[in-house]
Amino acid sequence: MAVSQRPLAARSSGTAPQAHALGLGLRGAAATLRPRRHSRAPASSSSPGAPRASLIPAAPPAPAATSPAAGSVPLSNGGLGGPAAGAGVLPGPPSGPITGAALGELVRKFKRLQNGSDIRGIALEGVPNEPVTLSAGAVFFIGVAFARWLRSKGHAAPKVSVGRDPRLSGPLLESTFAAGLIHGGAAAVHLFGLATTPAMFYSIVLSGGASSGPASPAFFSTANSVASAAKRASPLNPDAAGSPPAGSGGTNTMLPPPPVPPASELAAQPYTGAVMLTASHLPYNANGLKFFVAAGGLDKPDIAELLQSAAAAAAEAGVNIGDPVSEQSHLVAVALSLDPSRLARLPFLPTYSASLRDLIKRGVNSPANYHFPLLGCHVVVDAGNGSGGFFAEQVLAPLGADTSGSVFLNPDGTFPNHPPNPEHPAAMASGAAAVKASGAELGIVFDTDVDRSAIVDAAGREINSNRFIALMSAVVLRQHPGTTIVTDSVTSNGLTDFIGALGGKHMRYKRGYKNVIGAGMRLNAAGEDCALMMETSGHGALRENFFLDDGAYLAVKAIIEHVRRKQEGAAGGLAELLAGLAEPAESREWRVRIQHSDFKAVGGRVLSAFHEWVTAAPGEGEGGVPAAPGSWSLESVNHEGWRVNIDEGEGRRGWLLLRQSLHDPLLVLNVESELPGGAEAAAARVAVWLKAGGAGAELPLDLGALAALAAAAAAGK
Ligand SMILES: O=P(O)(O)OC[C@H]1O[C@H](O)[C@H](O)[C@@H](O)[C@@H]1O
Repeated sequence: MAVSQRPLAARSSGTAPQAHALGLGLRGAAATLRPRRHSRAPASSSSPGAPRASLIPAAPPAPAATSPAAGSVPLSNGGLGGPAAGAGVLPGPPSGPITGAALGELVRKFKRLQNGSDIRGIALEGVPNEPVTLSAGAVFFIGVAFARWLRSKGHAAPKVSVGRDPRLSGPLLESTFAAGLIHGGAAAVHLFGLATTPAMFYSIVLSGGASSGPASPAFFSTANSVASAAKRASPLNPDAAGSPPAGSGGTNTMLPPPPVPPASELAAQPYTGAVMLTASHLPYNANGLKFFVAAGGLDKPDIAELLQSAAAAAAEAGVNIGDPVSEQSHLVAVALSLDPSRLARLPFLPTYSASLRDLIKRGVNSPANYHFPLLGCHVVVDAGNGSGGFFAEQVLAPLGADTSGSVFLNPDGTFPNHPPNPEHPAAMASGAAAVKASGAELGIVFDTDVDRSAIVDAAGREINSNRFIALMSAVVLRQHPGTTIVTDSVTSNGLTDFIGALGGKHMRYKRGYKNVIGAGMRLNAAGEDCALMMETSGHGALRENFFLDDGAYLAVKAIIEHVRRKQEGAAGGLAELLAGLAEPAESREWRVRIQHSDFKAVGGRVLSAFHEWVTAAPGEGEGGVPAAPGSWSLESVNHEGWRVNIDEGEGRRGWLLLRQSLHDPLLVLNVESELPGGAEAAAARVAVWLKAGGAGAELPLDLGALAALAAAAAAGK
C-alpha cells in the first residue's frame, strides 16, 4: 500500500473546533438515551440516505487557536508496530498508568467484548440488569488499537472508513472511534454515517484496495469503473465533500510531523481498513464493531489481539473503562489535541449503490432496456428500520423497479416494528405481508446491517433458511455445475438431497458463518470447486464476491434470476426453483443452559456421554437411564456435536443434533421430523436421558423447556 509519507504543510491544533468536530464532551461517556416510540412508518416516508443527527459537521470551522494540549505525553506504541510518526499524543493520565489487579480487571473488561470475530457489548443505559460494557471510552481505545494494528501490518499511514447502522449509540461511538483511530496513527478517517457491513468492505474494493481478490474479471472491470467514476464525483472526493482545508491553522511544534498526504492525494488512496459499527439484529441498546482489511474480515485471533492492545492503551493512559469521569476527562482532552484535517464525513451509500446497480444491469443484460432492467418489476423491501432501506430507493427504483409497498425503510435505531432479522418469524411475516398487500412479484428482507437477507415470492412464501440456501444453490449450480456448497450443521436432509439432485456436493459443516466461509475457502485452496458458502441464518458468501457474507449481493443474485426467468418466459416465479426441495413436517430447537464457568468442558462431557449412549449396543438401559432408541443411528460425518438419523418408518427420515452453542453457555438440540409430533417425541428421549443422569448425575444443567418434556414422558403422556 503506497501511501505518501509527505507531511502536511501545516496542521492545526486548536481547541474548541476539534472538540466540536469529534462531538466529544457533549454527552456522558455512556449515553443514556432511551428509545423513542415510533408509530409504524408509512411505506412511502422512507429516507435511508438522509443522515441522522450527526456529531460530525460536514465542514468543521477553521481552528482558532494553535496551542498544544496542556500536559500531553507521547503515545507509546503499546507493543504494536513501532512508534507512530505523527500519531497523536495522549493527555497525561490523571492518576498514572493502571497496573496490578486493576490492570487484570481492565483486560477482562475488554476481553468480554469479544463475540467470535466481532466486538459486541451494551452501549446504552436504560435496560435493567444490562449495564453499559461498550462505552465511548472502550470504543476510543479499540480505535487506537485498530490503527496500531494496521500500522503493525505494514501500513505506515492507514486510511480507514467507518460506517454505522441506525442505533442510537452510533453517532457518539463513531466519533470516539474516529478519535481513537487518529490517536493510534491513522492518516485519514472517513465517516460514512449510515452504511451496511458489506458496503464497508466494498469501500476497500471500490477505492481500489482489494483488486487482487478472487472476484471475477467481469466484476473487477465493473468495480474499477465505478471506483474511478466515484473518484471523479463528489462522494469519495474530500475536496468536493467538504473536507477541511489542510493546514489552515498554525504548526504545533510539540508534535512530530504527521504522515498525512494532502487531501487530493488521500482521496486517491485505497482504504486500508474499514469498520462497521453494528450489533446486527441484537436489541437497540447493544452495539458492536466489525473490521475489514483488503483480505477480508478480521478473524477471532485478530480481535483478541485488538482487545488486548486496547486494554494496554487504556491502562497506559490511566483510563478506567466504565467510569464516566475517567473516560470523559480523557476523551475531551483528546478531542482538544486532535488534528481535524485527518477527518472527513462522506456519504458512501450512493457510490456503493451505483456498483450494485451495475451488477444488476450486467446480470440481466437486457437487450431492450440495459439501463432500466427492472422496468415492469414490482419488488418490495422490508429493511426492518435497519440500514437496508437504501436498496429500494438507491438500487431498485433507479433501475426502473416499482418499489411501492416497501416497509420500514426509514432507519430507526429503536427498531420499533420487528427485529431486523430474517431468522425471526416476525420479520419474515412482515415481509410476506408487504408482498401480499402490494401484489409485488418479489420481496427482500434484510437484517439490520445487510450482511443477511431472505426472499419472499409472489405468493408470499417465505424463502429463508434451508429454502434460501436451496434457491442460491440452484442458481450457483447452473453457473458452476458440480460445485460444492458448504452450509452450517443444522440444514435439512431435504437440502442435501436437493443439492445432490442438481449434481452438486453438499458439505454440512459447523454453525457460525465464519466457520462455513472458512471451510469453503480451504476447499478452494485445496483445489476443490466451491462456489457458495451459506448458513441457515441468512449469511451467504459467494466465491465470486470475495467470499464476503453479503445480504445485498444475495438479493442482487435473486433479482437477476427472477428477471432472467421472466425474460425466458419460465412458468412460475423463483419458488419454482424449489419444486424439488423436500420439507420436514417439523423443525424445532431447544436450548439447555450450562450453569458453570467452564461451560465448554461441561458441554464436552455431555457430548461424549451422548455419543456413547447413541452408539451403545441396543439394550434395556441401566441404572434408570433408558437406552437410546434402536431407530437412531449416528450420522457418519460430524464436524460439531453429534447428529443422529432417525428412522421414522415408511421411508420417513428425521434427525437430531446435539451440539454446543458457538458463543454461549448452552447445549443446543435441533430436531427435524417428517411426522407431526415427531420433533417433540425425539427431544423427549434426550430430555429423559439428561434428567436420569445419562451424562452424569450432578451436571449443572438447566434443562429449560426440555424439563417439561421429560416430566410429561415420565408421567406417560
Ligand atoms: O451456536 P448458536 O448459539 O446457535 O449461535 C450461532 C450463531 O452465532 C452468531 O450469531 C453467528 O453470527 C452465527 O453465524 C451463528 O450461527
